[in-house]
Amino acid sequence: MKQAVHFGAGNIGRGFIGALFSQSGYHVTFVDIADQIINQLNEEKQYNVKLATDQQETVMITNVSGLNNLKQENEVVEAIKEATFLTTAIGPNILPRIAPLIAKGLMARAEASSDKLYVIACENQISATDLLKGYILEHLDEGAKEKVLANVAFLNSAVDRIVPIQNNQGSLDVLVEPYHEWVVETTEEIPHIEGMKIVPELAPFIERKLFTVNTGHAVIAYFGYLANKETIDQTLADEEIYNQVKATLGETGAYLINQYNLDPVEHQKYIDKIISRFQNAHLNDGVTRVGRSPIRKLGPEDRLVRPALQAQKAGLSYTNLAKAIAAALLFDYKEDEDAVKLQAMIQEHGVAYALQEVSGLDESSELAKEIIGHYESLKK
Ligand SMILES: NC(=O)c1ccc[n+]([C@@H]2O[C@H](COP(=O)([O-])OP(=O)(O)OC[C@H]3O[C@@H](n4cnc5c(N)ncnc54)[C@H](O)[C@@H]3O)[C@@H](O)[C@H]2O)c1
Ligand SMILES: O=P(O)(O)OC[C@@H](O)[C@@H](O)[C@H](O)[C@H](O)CO
Repeated sequence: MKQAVHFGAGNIGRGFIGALFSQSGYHVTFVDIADQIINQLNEEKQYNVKLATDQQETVMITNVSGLNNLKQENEVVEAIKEATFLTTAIGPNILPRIAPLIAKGLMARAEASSDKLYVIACENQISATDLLKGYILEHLDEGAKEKVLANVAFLNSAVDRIVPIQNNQGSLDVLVEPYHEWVVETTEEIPHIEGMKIVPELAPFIERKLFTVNTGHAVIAYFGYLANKETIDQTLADEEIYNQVKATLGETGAYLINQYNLDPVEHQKYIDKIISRFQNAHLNDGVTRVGRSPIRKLGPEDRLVRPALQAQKAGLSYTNLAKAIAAALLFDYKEDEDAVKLQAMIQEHGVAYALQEVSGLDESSELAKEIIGHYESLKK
């Protein structure tokens, strides 16, 4: 049986990427540090993906097992030796931590076989696979790099499916939205995986996804949090926030249409579709999940700052994006490590310092001034 190794047996791992491999006839070895999930995968060898619809259709996912990367290094290396695909959905900040073990696996594989391996990071981050490749190569000497690179293709991708935090302690089943899109960049022929779309140039796809789905999501999460809302769909029912989301997606939309020559009518349809996905009450998706890791989300290449800077560069409006960045700076959720760190930074050094440190924005820039203005009014 064909083999896939997937790092991160969490929501998107089990609910999307691992499920597609299984449905394409692969055995999926999930690699994670969560013992409970790993043990359960090995005992039950299957789980259900449930669609968040009135009917709650269910798909059974079989041919799955698990390994703990902290406790079963050798087994992970063996699994990588046998795999055709190696994917991750683990969070961009975790990629450097799994890179040494992947490097070991790739080295052992290069010694044992010349079969091709496809490595794809499925994270909400532009060029996540390139980043992972960089981290992996740091752990290989020159000779090893050459051997490994001869038979490994590193492919960037964009992954879209809303998978909330699961409310079913003790079960491997995953509730997911019906919509999904997985776009992988390559000009090579690669083995067919159900639901994987191949494109020669990823930039328009990942930017369109990140600056529509994830920008819109972030706006809802940060304004929803400030308005004491629990979930994304509840927040969108608030007319003022709904209008704020539409206005912000109007700004990212103008940038995307301009940058990638998109058809404005088609792009508006894409925005409307995404807003309807956010309104899915079956998902019960919390504003604190969607707003998680605000330092990452406020990064210069991420869903808020990058489109604002790009819109500014193109002479387009970015005032609603600036407002959303201000709202993100006020996300003081105590259970989020990043949020706690960001609030401590703002408390100690001020918001201008945090914008420089986290988003790379100079205090004297027009964007920083506008964000600080919105921050002061939202704080009141
Ligand atoms: N959930 C979604 O709607 C969604 C959609 C598209 C993309 N994504 C992206 O997918 C990635 C994962 O998101 P998620 O929602 O599935 O998160 P998650 O928290 O549900 O899953 C992450 C998994 O990684 C594991 N993990 C953490 N540190 C690890 C380590 N050092 N070694 C091995 N495993 C480790 C965790 O135990 C967890 O099972 C993120 O980059 C996210 O942006 C998520
Ligand atoms: O996963 P994050 O933290 O980058 O972003 C939170 C959500 O916006 C995200 O998980 C979406 O649900 C997902 O990207 C939809 O495809």
